[in-house]
Amino acid sequence: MMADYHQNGSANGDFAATNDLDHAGHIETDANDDAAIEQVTALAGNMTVEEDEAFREKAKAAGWSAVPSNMNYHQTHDDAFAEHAKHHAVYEWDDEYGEVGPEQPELEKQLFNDPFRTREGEKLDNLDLPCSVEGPLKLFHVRTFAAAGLHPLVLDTITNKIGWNRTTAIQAYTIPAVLSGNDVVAVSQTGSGKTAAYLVPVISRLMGKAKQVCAPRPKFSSTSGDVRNHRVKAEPIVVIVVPTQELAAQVFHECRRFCYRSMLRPVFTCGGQHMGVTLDQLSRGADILISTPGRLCDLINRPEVLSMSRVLYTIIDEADEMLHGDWETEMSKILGGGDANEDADHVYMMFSATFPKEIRKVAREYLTSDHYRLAVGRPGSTHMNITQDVINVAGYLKMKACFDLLLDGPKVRTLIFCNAKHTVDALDAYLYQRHLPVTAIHSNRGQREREFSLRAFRHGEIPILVATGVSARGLDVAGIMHVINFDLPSTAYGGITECVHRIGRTGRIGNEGRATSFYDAERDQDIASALVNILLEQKCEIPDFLAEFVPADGQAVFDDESDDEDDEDDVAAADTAFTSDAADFSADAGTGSTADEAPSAAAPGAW
Ligand SMILES: Nc1ncnc2c1ncn2[C@@H]1O[C@H](COP(=O)(O)OP(=O)(O)OP(=O)(O)O)[C@@H](O)[C@H]1O
Repeated sequence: MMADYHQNGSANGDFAATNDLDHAGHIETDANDDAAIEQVTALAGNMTVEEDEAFREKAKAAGWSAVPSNMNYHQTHDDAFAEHAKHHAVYEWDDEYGEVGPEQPELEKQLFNDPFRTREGEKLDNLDLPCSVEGPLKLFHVRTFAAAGLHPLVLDTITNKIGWNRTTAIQAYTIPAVLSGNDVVAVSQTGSGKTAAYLVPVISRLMGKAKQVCAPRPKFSSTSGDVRNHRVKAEPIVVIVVPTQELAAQVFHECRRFCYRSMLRPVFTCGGQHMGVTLDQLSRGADILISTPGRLCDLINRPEVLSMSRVLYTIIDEADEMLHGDWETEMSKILGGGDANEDADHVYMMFSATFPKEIRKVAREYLTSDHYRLAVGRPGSTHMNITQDVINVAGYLKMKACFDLLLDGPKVRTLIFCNAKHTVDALDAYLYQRHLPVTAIHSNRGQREREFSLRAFRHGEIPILVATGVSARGLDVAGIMHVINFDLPSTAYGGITECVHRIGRTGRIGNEGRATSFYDAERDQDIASALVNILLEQKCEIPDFLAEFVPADGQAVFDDESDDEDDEDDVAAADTAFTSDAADFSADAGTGSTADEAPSAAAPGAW
């Protein structure tokens, strides 16, 4: 159980009201000028030897340790086996087995025995929210991977080597949609398995066909000389675009597991990677290319290095972020520029946990009219496995509040989000000087430093990570039990959408977690109403200081669910063909979750 985070403030968690102040003066922790940065840094430093020793003892007494001893930072659960549906589709594999690679016991160990991977928690059923489906044909969902008509080797990898028991709601619908060969845009809660939802059907379709569909590999053997004399141009079959280098690496690792024995070669690249390394990787052949948008555009501009002419699947992960105005030039190039394969067999897919209405409109411009639109629960909702808490903290007291929260709360793997890079640095220094095991990550830090921090956090060696929101989109680290929003994202920088992604780093794939947000009444008013709606939706407690933002009838209000009327022409082709009963998934699941009970049941045709 989590501790009472309100204990250091007044009864309603008001840190501003506490008399126990270490530091005087108001500090704009998010201000951008040098004076503010200096102030924040001063707050983090200037400690006497005695104070330093006192903090060391305090951290130790509270149970924080940089080296995992008897503390279990990495929480896992026994696999929970869900009861399966009586009425779901069963598809059979009816394609050729094809030519596959040999078994490789050493590689198997490396791919499937990772002690740090996220394991399914006991509350996976809570992600079984109703799924709204719009598309050209009625879509029958699959409750097990065995029923999905996957290539036998992919099925063997999932069920016997990785050991997954069942599909999540988004996988249950996305797998048949992708196998049908249509474009797909899908949204479901954070940590609900969207990566596998697109990787599994795509790799299943390519399994056994590597030699038929992929570009030739370099003809290099140990006796034929230097590899540099045998370079090829990379001609990927699958291109996956993600916003950050951490996510590119993460998707790459997930991809490698599903590709086992496929003879497909996944490669990842990102802006932080040395171009020489990227070119070397590509020159060895790249069948599945995972990249950040800027780097991908650089490569598209070098036709001697990369050709997009063979691409059969273009997948945009975190699609709402990618289709955001900031990336417009890159995305229009990636989604149709260069020598892109413009044949009808080129499938486009987009995934995210949030999809604001205006971005959904942009997304449709890139998809064929007969695409599937899948939405599990309300697009942009959180889920009930995350307990959310908001504490009222004046800006100048946030560092102390954060330290107190960490000291008095449970000693679990904790991810702290700040809005600005300099705040990340200052908070990192402040907590480090108080002997808490902390590290930090943001885009101004070098690739090696970012990799080190993330690895140390992932392995539980350093259980507290401070980050900017951008660095952590999509991040899947096992056992994050607590997310702290040190700053709430202002509406100009993603607002509630950004908040949902941050909170979603905990409570993944059926595990439970806690999110605590610091609310500064002077600067967070713009997000207050949206925050209250999210809390109401998940039946979380509304603190007194947010009571004025609760709608009159006490019910959450969202105006983002349906598309504008003037959009109707655009989507008519898809809409008229088929719109499902949104309650299908949970009703069939036999798990006790019904559309009525589900907190964020999406109406049919929710978007
Ligand atoms: N059917 C499944 N059973 C058990 N674990 C699964 C299943 N599908 C995916 N996972 C695991 O669940 C974790 C979360 O998946 P993933 O990162 O794809 O979530 P996501 O929906 O993309 O989240 P986000 O929106 O935050 O990016 C991963 O570690 C993944 O390996």
